Amino acid sequence: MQHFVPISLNCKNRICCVVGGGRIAERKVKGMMESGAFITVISPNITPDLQVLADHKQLHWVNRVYREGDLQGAFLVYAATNQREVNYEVAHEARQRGILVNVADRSEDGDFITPGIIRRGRLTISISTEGAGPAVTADITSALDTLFGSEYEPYLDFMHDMRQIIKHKISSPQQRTKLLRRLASSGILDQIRRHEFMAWTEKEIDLWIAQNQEE
Ligand SMILES: C[C@@]1(CC(=O)O)c2cc3[nH]c(cc4nc(cc5[nH]c(cc(n2)[C@H]1CCC(=O)O)[C@@](C)(CC(=O)O)[C@@H]5CCC(=O)O)C(CC(=O)O)=C4CCC(=O)O)c(CCC(=O)O)c3CC(=O)O
Ligand SMILES: NC(=O)C1=CN([C@@H]2O[C@H](COP(=O)(O)OP(=O)(O)OC[C@H]3O[C@@H](n4cnc5c(N)ncnc54)[C@H](O)[C@@H]3O)[C@@H](O)[C@H]2O)C=CC1
Repeated sequence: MQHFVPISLNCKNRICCVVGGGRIAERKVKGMMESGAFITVISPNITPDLQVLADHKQLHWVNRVYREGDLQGAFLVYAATNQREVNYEVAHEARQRGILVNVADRSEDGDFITPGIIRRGRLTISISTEGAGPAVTADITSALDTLFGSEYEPYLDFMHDMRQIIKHKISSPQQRTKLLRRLASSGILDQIRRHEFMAWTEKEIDLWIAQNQEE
């Protein structure tokens, strides 16, 4: 069995096109919302939510049907119209230009697929069945959505800050690994859940490092 390559794409300042303006196009656009991409939607009509985003200049709406040549300069494209032939033409142009393409109605014609996704601040959980069962992906996504609560956002902010400090203060990679593993299993997450967690002062951080380094 061949697998898909698990990646997360940096689309900052890249042109990302969506051809089509329906429910599926809207879902793909929303997935790109905080990526820093320049989003272009090509479609003679768009959903009310996409209209709001266009009004707020969060995306550029090309108000007409797709024409060959529209993909020039794009980094990636979603072929998300309800017309089989149009999605085919978009995929064809993308292939010729070396642009990554997602095909909404025939995933096997495209280069990448969209996973189910859960975000909690710095945490991203991505779920994929490699197209075998998008409905299963949706079910698993909603199960994990309840399992991983909002506490992960402050938890990972704390972990991030501590990691920077530990990297700065501790020169031995072995010591750093030991400290960071210990920190991850030290019950901070539970404290946050119980609303008992108080941000550590610099003194407390130094004390924790000293205590956990010795052993
Ligand atoms: C391959 C992939 C390509 C891609 O879209 O990138 C793809 C393809 C197709 N989906 C279809 C149908 C459905 N898709 C959903 C839902 C989602 N589909 C998503 C991703 C993907 N869908 C990629 C694979 C992901 C994986 O790895 O599993 C999610 C996860 C993310 C997102 O879309 O943002 C999102 C859940 C979001 C959430 O709720 O968390 C539902 C369920 C529902 O709507 O309730 C149905 C109906 C049930 C069914 O058909 O199974 C069809 C048939 C269309 C037709 O019949 O015409 C195709 C075309 C084909 O099979 O080729
Ligand atoms: N990948 C996925 O997760 C799923 C994909 N699909 C497939 O996605 C496709 C789109 O579905 P919906 O968004 O629900 O359809 P929709 O009917 O809501 O929207 C279709 C959009 O395509 C636009 N369009 C049609 N011809 C066009 C052209 N020549 N140029 C530019 N835009 C054009 C229409 O104006 C409309 O905005 C369908 O083929 C459907 O089978 C459906 C369910 C899930």
